[in-house]
Amino acid sequence: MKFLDLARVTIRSGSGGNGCISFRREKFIEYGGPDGGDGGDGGDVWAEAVEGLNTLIDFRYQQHFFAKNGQPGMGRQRTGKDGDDIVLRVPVGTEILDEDEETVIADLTEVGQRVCLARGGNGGFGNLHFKSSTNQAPRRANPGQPGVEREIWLRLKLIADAGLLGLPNAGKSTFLAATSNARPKIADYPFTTLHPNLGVVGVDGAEFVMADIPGLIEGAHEGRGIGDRFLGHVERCSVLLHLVDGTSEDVAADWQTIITELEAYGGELAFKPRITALNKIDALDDEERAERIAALEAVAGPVLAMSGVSREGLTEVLRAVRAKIEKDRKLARDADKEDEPWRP
Ligand SMILES: Nc1nc2c(ncn2[C@@H]2O[C@H](COP(=O)(O)OP(=O)(O)OP(=O)(O)O)[C@@H](O)[C@H]2O)c(=O)[nH]1
Ligand SMILES: [Mg+2]
Repeated sequence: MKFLDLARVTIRSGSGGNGCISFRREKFIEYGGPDGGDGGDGGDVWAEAVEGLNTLIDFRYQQHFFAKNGQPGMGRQRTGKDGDDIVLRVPVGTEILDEDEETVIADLTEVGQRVCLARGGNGGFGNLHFKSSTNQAPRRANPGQPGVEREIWLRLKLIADAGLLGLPNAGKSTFLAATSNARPKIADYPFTTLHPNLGVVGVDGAEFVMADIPGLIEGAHEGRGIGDRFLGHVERCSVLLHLVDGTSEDVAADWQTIITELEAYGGELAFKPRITALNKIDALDDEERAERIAALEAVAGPVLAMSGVSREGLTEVLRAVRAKIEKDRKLARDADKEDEPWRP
């Protein structure tokens, strides 16, 4: 499936139908009170987060979403039909931004969550509505209110529990393939991964979602390599798993490159719980392993050692990731509880 995480769309809600001016008549002769019905309401435009979508690619092919207008009111007290609403179906994790690409209108983080982006105009009142004791035959009706047209941006920030970080070729996709149902492309050249992949990982009977993103290089925040725009997809993770290629000559410098980019990206990312793992240990002898682990621990603190190819150490890494996810989920649950009113 093709990937797109930013899309601009134009939406328009329907106008309300006009109210009707009409009088009871028989054989073309008006003989009584007013019977003009109200106009129907214009359709709304909604966005709803749905299951099973991981991309905004559909919005590359359709960028205009116009709801139907309400129909005008009619004689014999008939109300015009309301215009149908339309719903933009978006992946969970989609932020909806105003035209300025900054103001967040809504953040749809759960399946089924929906938001109205443009209300349809109200239908106008027909002359029946204006009948009163002093005016039994009003020649008056309201026009329908116009709909609203606006430009919005959709920005997808995938929702995963854990996010992989590392230089190109660190072995992120190999790790995701070895531990989950995902089948990302793997190759021995940098920037094999061009967009995020999600995989469902199982360990000790628990499951979580892990995101693999393109590798970062020095200067990614200035747009070098593929840049750092995919970091948005790991912003909501509970934990980051930073893989360092153990076959590199300078693991400490490699680690620092990623940390510098995280800090440059800003926000909470650099402060998120993080696990550091020395990868590709299958390619190292015992002496090299000890030396690389020591070099990495000197800058990064405690480090796990693993290999996505020989699978050595994978379970320990997954358990560490799972523990951090559960801690984060518990914190979130406790925070929710605090919001609830106190009950004896
Ligand atoms: N020896 C060894 N090689 C590995 C291991 N993991 C990955 N590799 C190799 O390293 C190369 C890069 O692996 P990928 O999984 O594509 O790396 P990546 O981090 O996803 O790279 P990008 O998508 O380019 O950022 C491939 O040739 C893999 O076969 C490992 O544990 N041991
Ligand atoms: Mg990759």
